[in-house]
Amino acid sequence: MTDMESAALAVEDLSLVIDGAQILRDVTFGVAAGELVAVIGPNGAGKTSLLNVVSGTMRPTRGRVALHDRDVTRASPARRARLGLGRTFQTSYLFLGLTVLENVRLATQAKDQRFGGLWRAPGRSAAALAPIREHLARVGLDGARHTPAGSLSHGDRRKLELAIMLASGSTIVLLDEPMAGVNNEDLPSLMQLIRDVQRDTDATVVMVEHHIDVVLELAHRVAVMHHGALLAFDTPESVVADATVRDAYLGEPL
Ligand SMILES: Nc1ncnc2c1ncn2[C@@H]1O[C@H](COP(=O)(O)OP(=O)(O)OP(=O)(O)O)[C@@H](O)[C@H]1O
Repeated sequence: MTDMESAALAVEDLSLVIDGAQILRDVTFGVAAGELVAVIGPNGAGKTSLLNVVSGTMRPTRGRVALHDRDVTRASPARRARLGLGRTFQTSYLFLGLTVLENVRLATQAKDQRFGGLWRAPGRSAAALAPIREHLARVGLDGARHTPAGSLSHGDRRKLELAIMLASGSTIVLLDEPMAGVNNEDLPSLMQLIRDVQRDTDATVVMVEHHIDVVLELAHRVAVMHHGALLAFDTPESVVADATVRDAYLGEPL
């Protein structure tokens, strides 16, 4: 178990109650720097709500969120982003009418502003574009840089979102169902890409994912949510062998 004080991301006794409904109950875990943790659980288990509380779009009723032992429970999403927290959503947030390159350029511009740079028109010189093209090459999309994001396949949109994460300088990354809507044939390459990017950048990743085979393949540890509570937090092998976890999925094989 990660020492909470040395965790890149820690949540402690996190509870969320909305209109009397207990959405999260006493969730506690720590994610080490450079670790990839997958969050799984049946529909409505509280996975997205957990990401909302961690990213700051929802305030917990009780408990604490810390990034590198800095308490951010009351911090705005923007402040968390300045501390290196990035997030993707279940539904893509790309600008579909803009090209692949422009989508990443906007993200780097937003980062410059976050870090206090004066507003300026985003550079179009080769030098300004070089780091952006590097991020695009990293995810295999440099050749498609002039393609409108709306013309990309779901798999390539997810890759573009990863490039945006890289360009935004996020070191702690929350991915909400990165494989959602992706064709079966594109799954392996996207999975490989997430693994490579995570390894190469040593990013800390928390990923909500329904594809159990992806989870078992990629995750260092798996957090299992059920009715808002954390049922298990362990290696993929231990989680699969856990009878309580299997029961939570109503006997369906994991
Ligand atoms: N803003 C809200 N107001 C009221 N109830 C909410 C709100 N947000 C989430 N819920 C409820 O909290 C529960 C958990 O929802 P959440 O979306 O976090 O689950 P999930 O595990 O991500 O589900 P899925 O796998 O279907 O995406 C659900 O019962 C949902 O209806």
